[in-house]
Amino acid sequence: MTKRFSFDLKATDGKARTGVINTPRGEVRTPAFMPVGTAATVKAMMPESVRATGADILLGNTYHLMLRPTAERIDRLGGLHKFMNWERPILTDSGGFQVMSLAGLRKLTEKGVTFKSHIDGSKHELTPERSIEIQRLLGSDIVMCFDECPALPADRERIAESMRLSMRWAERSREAFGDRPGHALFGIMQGGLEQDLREESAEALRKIGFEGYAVGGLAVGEGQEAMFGCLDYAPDFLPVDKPRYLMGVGKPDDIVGAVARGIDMMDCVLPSRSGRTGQAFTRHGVVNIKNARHADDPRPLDENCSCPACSNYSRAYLHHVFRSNEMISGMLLTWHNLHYFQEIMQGMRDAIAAGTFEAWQAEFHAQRAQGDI
Ligand SMILES: Nc1cc(N)c2c(=O)[nH][nH]c(=O)c2c1
Repeated sequence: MTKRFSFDLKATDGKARTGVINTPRGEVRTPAFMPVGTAATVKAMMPESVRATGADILLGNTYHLMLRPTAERIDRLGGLHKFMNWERPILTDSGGFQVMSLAGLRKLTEKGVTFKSHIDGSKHELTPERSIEIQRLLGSDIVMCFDECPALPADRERIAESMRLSMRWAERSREAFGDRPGHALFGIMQGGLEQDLREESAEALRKIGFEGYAVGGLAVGEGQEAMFGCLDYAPDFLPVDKPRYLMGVGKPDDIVGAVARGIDMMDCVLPSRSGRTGQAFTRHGVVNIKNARHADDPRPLDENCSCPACSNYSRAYLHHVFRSNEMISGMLLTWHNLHYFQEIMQGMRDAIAAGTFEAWQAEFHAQRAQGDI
């Protein structure tokens, strides 16, 4: 097992890439999808079940963990990997994005952000230095710079101002991170949908130098067309030999389109959150299992899926346990969704390696009916 952090680019097909991120806690096959383990758990899943879906790496949320049970307590208990019984790689976000979307009474200054906890109203401060310290205490393998993601819609001046603040915070994050062999710090590109600001941000990050680079500021309500429009150029501004991480994405077709444009890593709550609400993603489209028409359906969600939900249960059963609000409902559908997302990633990795990504994409889209099935 390597003691270093490195990225091996194995093959490309058009702009799509496949490779391996090597970390002391194991390899991450790319393109990779990261299930979100918000409060030290991927909701409704045991860690070994998450691994069984094919996940190589999880995402932990700094904002939630700093508030409860606190990074210091997790550190005292041996770090996040031991705490949540997941010994493979963990990427943690910086907390900045969730402060802006979840916390109350936020005050943003050059230093950082002060806010009130959404849990108990207690006052807190996040700065680049504090965010990096929290992520270190958690034992994160891939640490994210503390950044600011402007709420959309925003005018160009606001986007430029916010991006430049994030670049100053990226320098402070790099300084605070120090020298931690085997661990990585990723910079986050900002700049909204402005190509020149995106290029300016990428240049600023490259000058600082990071082990990986994220594309932030997307999946914030701009819509798929605008997101893809930005991804048609933004990844090209980033170093070719480092992992590229698109934050907060997305639906299956978002993920495929992002990989086709040169993205290597993604995370999203969608498969787990939707699983708990009865929305199943399948190769033929979305199944809303609570719909009455599934009440007598003996078929599996997806006859081609090998997950426990599709191997052992009918749509009728899944419909019943959701309608009865049974705990197994969210467990089974979360497992299915995460399994399906990982199946998409494995399909893309194989297709890119074989040089057949274009045909794979055509098949992926051809299989998908419109709407609920
Ligand atoms: N969609 C997004 C999800 C995220 N978790 C983030 C983030 O953590 N930082 N910066 C971002 O721009 C961002 C965008």
